[in-house]
Amino acid sequence: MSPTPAPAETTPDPVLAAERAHLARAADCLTQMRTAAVAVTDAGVDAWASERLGAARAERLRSLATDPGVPPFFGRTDGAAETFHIGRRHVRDAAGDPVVIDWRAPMSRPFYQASAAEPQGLVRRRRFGFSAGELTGYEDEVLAAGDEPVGEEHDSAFLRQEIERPRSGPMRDIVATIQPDQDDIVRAPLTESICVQGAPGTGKTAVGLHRAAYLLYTHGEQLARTGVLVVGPNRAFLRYIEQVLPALGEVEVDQATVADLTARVTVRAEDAPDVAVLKGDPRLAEVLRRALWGGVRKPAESVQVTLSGRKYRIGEDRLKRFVDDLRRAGTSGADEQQLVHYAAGRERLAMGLAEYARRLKEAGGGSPTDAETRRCARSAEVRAFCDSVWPAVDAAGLVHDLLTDPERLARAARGVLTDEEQALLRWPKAPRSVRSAPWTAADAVLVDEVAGLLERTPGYGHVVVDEAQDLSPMQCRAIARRLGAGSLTVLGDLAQATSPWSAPDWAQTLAGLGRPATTIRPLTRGYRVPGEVLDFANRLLPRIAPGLPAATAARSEPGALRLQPVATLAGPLAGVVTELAGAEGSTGVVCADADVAEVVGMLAAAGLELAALADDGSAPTRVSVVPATLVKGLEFDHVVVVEPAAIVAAEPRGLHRLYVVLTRAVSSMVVLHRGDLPDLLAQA
Ligand SMILES: Nc1ncnc2c1ncn2[C@@H]1O[C@H](COP(=O)(O)OP(=O)(O)OP(=O)(O)O)[C@@H](O)[C@H]1O
Repeated sequence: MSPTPAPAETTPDPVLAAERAHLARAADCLTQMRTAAVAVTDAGVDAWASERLGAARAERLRSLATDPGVPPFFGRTDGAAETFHIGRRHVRDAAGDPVVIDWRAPMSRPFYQASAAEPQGLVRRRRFGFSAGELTGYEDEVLAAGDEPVGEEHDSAFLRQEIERPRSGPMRDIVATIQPDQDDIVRAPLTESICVQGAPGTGKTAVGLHRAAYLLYTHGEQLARTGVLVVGPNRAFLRYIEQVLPALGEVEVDQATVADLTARVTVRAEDAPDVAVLKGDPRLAEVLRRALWGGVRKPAESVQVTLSGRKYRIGEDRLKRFVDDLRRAGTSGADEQQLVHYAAGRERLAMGLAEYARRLKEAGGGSPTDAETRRCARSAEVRAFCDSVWPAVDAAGLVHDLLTDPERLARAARGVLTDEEQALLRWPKAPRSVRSAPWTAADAVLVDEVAGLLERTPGYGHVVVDEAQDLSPMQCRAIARRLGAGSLTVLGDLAQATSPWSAPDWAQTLAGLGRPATTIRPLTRGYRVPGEVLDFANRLLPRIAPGLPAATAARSEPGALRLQPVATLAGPLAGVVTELAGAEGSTGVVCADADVAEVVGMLAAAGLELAALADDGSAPTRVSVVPATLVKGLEFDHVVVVEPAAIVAAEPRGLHRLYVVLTRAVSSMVVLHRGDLPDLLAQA
């Protein structure tokens, strides 16, 4: 199906003219809505209400902001009686009547789901083409018999244009072309946790972000209170996706890496792989739990406390009962919501003593006030007692002690970790202080685990976790703590699992995330990579993920794949990149991490303008040299893969890494190799 182009000015197409008039009207209405939002005064009844009103107004203004490149609508549905234009947000006229329907509203659903086989009440679906905000064409699909013949099912020309569009800059939304299987996931109910197992380029990231936008629209009030969090693998990735939700009018979503979430200590060191694996092991949660609660001691003598000038003695047995009851409430199986956290337990213990003294005083005819009782709980005697049996704990300090003191670690790890494992965990040299310790990313997760035992971590109403196949069990727990009673969208691909704790199925990750019963939904139609390139990458699947179905490509692009054996690298590499730098779109030169400097040097020597992509959130340039470990989740129009064998050799799950690298190209991929290709790729 080809879109109807804009006709010559001399023969105006009445359909196009009418749609352009509707577009102009929608733009006017949006301007009026913005003016009305500006006019709302910020005056509330008090300072707090004013601030909330101001924030709500600012939010509304931001969501109404018009980008001249983003037209108010992109599609239209014609039912037997009603016609709706579908856009990124709701637009109404001065009388309050709808001019454009938000893509997330229930009325918009048939736009994404209707087919000739199941027209869902539609007789026609219309998609619009735009160029720089100008409506330039439209494409009609007749879905139910009327005057026109019903069309055959095939991909929309606009979908094809959209997936072939040159990529430059950050990821864009896909609202105009969400496909039915993707739409099912986007619109799943808030209460349902979902795990999307999707092959490369099937739109997992896009679907997860659109689901967040859909849930915020549908459950705005609830989620405004609890919030939505998107967790991504690194800053380069977050930078790539950060514009999608604001473009959909959702500016209040937190986007973070696990490192951001657990940044309670300054990370300044890296673990050896075997140590990182051990620190990511869920048994560490038990070790930390024991280390913390093992610090609670049995009271060894009675205590004298003072309440409004009189002294009361509390016997040892009663003190033991107080401590035992509280410890049980903090450690034994109670549901997380009812669990008494360690720091709260300490406060309750102090209050328990004061309340007991109050009862003694009341029994003697006194009537102490609440303020006097609280003062008693804060008194030096009560504090000293708490310090001796229920000491205040600092999360980083506790992990520091475990990693430096073999006896302390042995006490907490007995029967859980072997002696060798305990030795592996210990810092070779005791650091001078907690602050200056050589903390690693995995240590930060351990510190966060302890912090979560000390105090309840506030939970979001919905969390989207991308590239979830790479999370360690301890990282999963860090995310689960931030989920509270909310639901999850887990996105990932087991074939792209490159971390040492990667599991062959989703069970471990979903259990770690606290939602073992999450439904797994597959996506297998790839929108990024041309068939010729995808088939090449899929040759690795039987070895790296034997159980997974291969992705199918939405399009074929003859000539998209070029395998180029070379004797020396510098000349051919510079030649290929020079040729691609002249083509439209972005180019990513991907190599083993250790080779980045050499590749940058070769290209710079040839006078090419480029930058190496780093994990600091810096934006990719038109030509980027990308370390293989950073390319996950990203895409480029043209990809040059340098020495696949070196990428494989660089790490234990190198073949999985190579699969990630081979599935990043939108238009073309050149593979340059001095040595042999890995055997599975070398087959004819
Ligand atoms: N329905 C769609 N319409 C247009 N483009 C789409 C659609 N679905 C996905 N895409 C595009 O395909 C590309 C891949 O999408 P995305 O990055 O979300 O895939 P992914 O499954 O997360 O990939 P990977 O696992 O390889 O990182 C993106 O450019 C995205 O915009």
